[in-house]
Amino acid sequence: MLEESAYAAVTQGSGLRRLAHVLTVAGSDSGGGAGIQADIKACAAACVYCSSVITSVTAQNTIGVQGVYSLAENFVAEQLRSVLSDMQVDVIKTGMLPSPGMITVLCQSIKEFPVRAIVVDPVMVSTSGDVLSGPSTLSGFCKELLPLADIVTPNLKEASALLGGISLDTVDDMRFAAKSIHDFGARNVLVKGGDLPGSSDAIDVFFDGEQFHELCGPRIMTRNTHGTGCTLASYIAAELAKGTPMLQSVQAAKSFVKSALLYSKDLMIGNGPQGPFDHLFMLKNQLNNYAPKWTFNANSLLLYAVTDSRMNKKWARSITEAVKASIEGGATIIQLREKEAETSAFVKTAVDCMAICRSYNVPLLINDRIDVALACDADGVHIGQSDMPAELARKILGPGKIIGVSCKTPAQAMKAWTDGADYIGCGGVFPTNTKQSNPTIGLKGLETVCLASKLPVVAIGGIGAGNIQSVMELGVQNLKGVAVVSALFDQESVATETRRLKSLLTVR
Ligand SMILES: Nc1ncnc2c1ncn2[C@@H]1O[C@H](COP(=O)(O)OP(=O)(O)O)[C@@H](O)[C@H]1O
Ligand SMILES: Cc1ncc(COP(=O)(O)O)c(N)n1
Ligand SMILES: [Mg+2]
Repeated sequence: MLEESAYAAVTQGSGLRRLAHVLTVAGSDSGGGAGIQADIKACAAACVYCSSVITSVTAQNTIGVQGVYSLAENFVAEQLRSVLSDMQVDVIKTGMLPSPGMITVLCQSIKEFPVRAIVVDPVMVSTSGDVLSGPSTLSGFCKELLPLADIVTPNLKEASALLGGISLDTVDDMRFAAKSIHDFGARNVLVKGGDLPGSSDAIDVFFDGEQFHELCGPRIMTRNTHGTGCTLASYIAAELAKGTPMLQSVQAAKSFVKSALLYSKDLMIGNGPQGPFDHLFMLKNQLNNYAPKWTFNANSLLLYAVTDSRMNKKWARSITEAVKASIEGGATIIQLREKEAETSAFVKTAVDCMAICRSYNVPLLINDRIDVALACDADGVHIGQSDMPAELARKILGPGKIIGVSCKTPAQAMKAWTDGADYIGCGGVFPTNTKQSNPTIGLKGLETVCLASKLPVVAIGGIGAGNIQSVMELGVQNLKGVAVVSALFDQESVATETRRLKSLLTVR
């Protein structure tokens, strides 16, 4: 063994590297869906090292909790000392803490070995309704642990218990709870709404002491939600350990849980009502393992250029020339729409356009063809109602790609949201030569869909210099831009026309 000082020198001089490190202090779930097991998998999915101090061992499966065997407090203290005295822990995440003494032991260790952040998931009752940490721990949570917490993540039942049993039935109630729990001393509070009655979305309320943020995602219809709370808190801890700011960490965690649930929707592990989900779905999506893009920037929809090979042929320019000119004129996203091209030619064009778009940092989407998008590693796809269903496209492409769906009606917009799309294209707004048999929905129809859509919207269909402002003047908050074909590409100078439209969009 090297002596301590020699070891320090080796680590400094040899280029050895360290991994961001989360310590989870939680209970074991024999079924592997929640607790320590979920925490380790969530950290692994976030590429963060996870050490574990076990507080309690549960006999648990998809039916419920059959037994709980809590460890002696002094042995929990010994585990804490082993890890914290030796390893450089960035963030401590807590789960099941079955007794007041366990909370005291933990708080003492935190004071003795300070870390960068503390994430407290105040686990009290399992999703199956079994008690994991009784009312005797409430005072310890409120008085000892929450004042040390950088964030606390109660679900509705836990928030209610922390506040003396008040009823929490609405998002307004959740805001009230977040504010009240903040008063116990936690720096940030996330009240999770996975169990909010009658809500078609999964809405969480985040409060940082000054501002509220409602984090809203589609509610995935699945039995496999066992361990969502543990996973969310661990993923937040992992992001914090990597140095991600608090709100962004929470958003990344929420997005991760949504993707994991979507992927695991139809998994069947165990026969009970509460199934686990697959944290490591990314491994099955090898192609998308690199540089996952968890959040799509809706502002890139502002001036959305859709190519058309017939028009480019007519004006004797290649698709790559047209794409380059439109980007130089100010297009903010490109969609390659090659309805007639042979696959080999389409792939070649797509690869060339990808190189151009990457060099300008403008996203490139492929119309309809998931295979071509994969082949050229495009940023995503745009699909119509009769193309590959968005839910399947998401399964194939993984969480890192952008998916847009054409929608004419509020029902289609709602389906796009639950299927995991990132934006919708809405139209045709005005009549157009590009799609002659396509019925138009007018500005009124566009407004109706925007108001019903939870996703950002880009308007399409017959939009050009003469009417672009009437579209944006609708002033609906989620209408983020316009998609144009002829107004850019059926023109002598693509760059000039793009610049003209861009100036009309930005002078508002
Ligand atoms: N069916 C679902 N679809 C999408 N997100 C969900 C679903 N159920 C829970 N979530 C999300 O998972 C996280 C954990 O929430 P929740 O299930 O309320 O906590 P807990 O597991 O502690 O009861 C939250 O971000 C919540 O919005
Ligand atoms: C050991 C242990 N810890 C925590 C939970 C909470 O599970 P959920 O994340 O579904 O609320 C659990 N069921 N078992
Ligand atoms: Mg849950």
